[in-house]
Amino acid sequence: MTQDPKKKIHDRFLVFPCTKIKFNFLLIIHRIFVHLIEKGEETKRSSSTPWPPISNPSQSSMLLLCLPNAMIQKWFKTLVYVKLLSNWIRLAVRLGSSMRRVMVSLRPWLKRLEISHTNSSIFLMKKNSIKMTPAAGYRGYQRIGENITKGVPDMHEAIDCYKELKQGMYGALGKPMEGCNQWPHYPPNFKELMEKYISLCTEVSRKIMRGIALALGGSPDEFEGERGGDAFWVMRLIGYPGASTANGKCTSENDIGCGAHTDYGLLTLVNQDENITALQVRNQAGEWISAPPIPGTFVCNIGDMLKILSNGLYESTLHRVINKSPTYRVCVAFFYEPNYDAAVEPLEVCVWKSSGIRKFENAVYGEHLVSKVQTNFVT
Ligand SMILES: O=C(O)CCC(=O)C(=O)O
Ligand SMILES: [Fe+2]
Repeated sequence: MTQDPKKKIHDRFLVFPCTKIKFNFLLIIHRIFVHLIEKGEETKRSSSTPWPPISNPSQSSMLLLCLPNAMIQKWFKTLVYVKLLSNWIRLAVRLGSSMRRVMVSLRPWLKRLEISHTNSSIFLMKKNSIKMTPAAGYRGYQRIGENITKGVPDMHEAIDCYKELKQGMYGALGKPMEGCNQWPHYPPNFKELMEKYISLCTEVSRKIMRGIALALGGSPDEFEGERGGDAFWVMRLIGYPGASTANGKCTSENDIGCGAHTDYGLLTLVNQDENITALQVRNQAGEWISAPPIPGTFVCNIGDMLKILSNGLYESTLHRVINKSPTYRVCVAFFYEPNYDAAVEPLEVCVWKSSGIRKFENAVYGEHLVSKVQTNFVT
């Protein structure tokens, strides 16, 4: 197993070390794009796929995400444009100052939910009052070891929330996931803060998906309408106990905080504790590499549904968590998903790019989610 944070990170893993120099470099590339689009490419544009205005990035951070796909197809191989896209994503997220403010104000609150192993009773009691059960639509608190990945208990505790589904909204398909979110009663404004955070994450994710749609060669609305116009979401507040030590040596080094898996939907925004490197992703060479936290940024994972939609042009990111630090680690993972009842199939443009070979069968997102959720927990 290799764990070198400085190692070049593969295209399956969308995060970048971002120095000021790289930043400027990207802005220059961006300007070149704008120039070239305005000069030559305009004539190639089909009226059904208008380019968003990208000439005034200061107006909205997200405008930078709208990469002109024709240019990218021409000059960059997949690897390069995914990397570029990731930089735009990170730039956009950096500039989302209201997002950042919520992220920063969230941390101390989340820390207070931590179970101190020596003094667990009060927090444990509070958390158990919002216990996750199938009857609650799998929403609520789960103890350490209750979440299972491929048959092995994960060394984390979590509060899971899902977009609320109205009763009967999706018939039998929606039934297992119906229920109301169970928010901790303490701190008092936790629910409001989290709902604000969810709405910002939804907004950012939708914009990133527009950029991805363009990068894949489709229209920016590819992930709207019946595919994602009423996007489902999942949010997990996760706590990983620190590794215990004996005689100065780590004794729980091999405890897996979260076993190797891919996420289920389109895109995940992973908001990790700033000082602990525990998340690992597997690159195409089959090596596990660390995804260290970069303050003020998310790690973005590609999910199973985006793999299908892109006909495999994008791989879903295999990742896992091992917290070797002695400190409790907090992570807030926001999962941006297709519509709950979306019939997901490879986009035509992606099949076309794969020499007409359709690599995946249709999947109904809700069915995929329910099958995963129902095998994920000890009930
Ligand atoms: O804790 C992390 O960094 C990632 C969590 C994760 O992969 C998940 O909840 O799906
Ligand atoms: Fe994950």
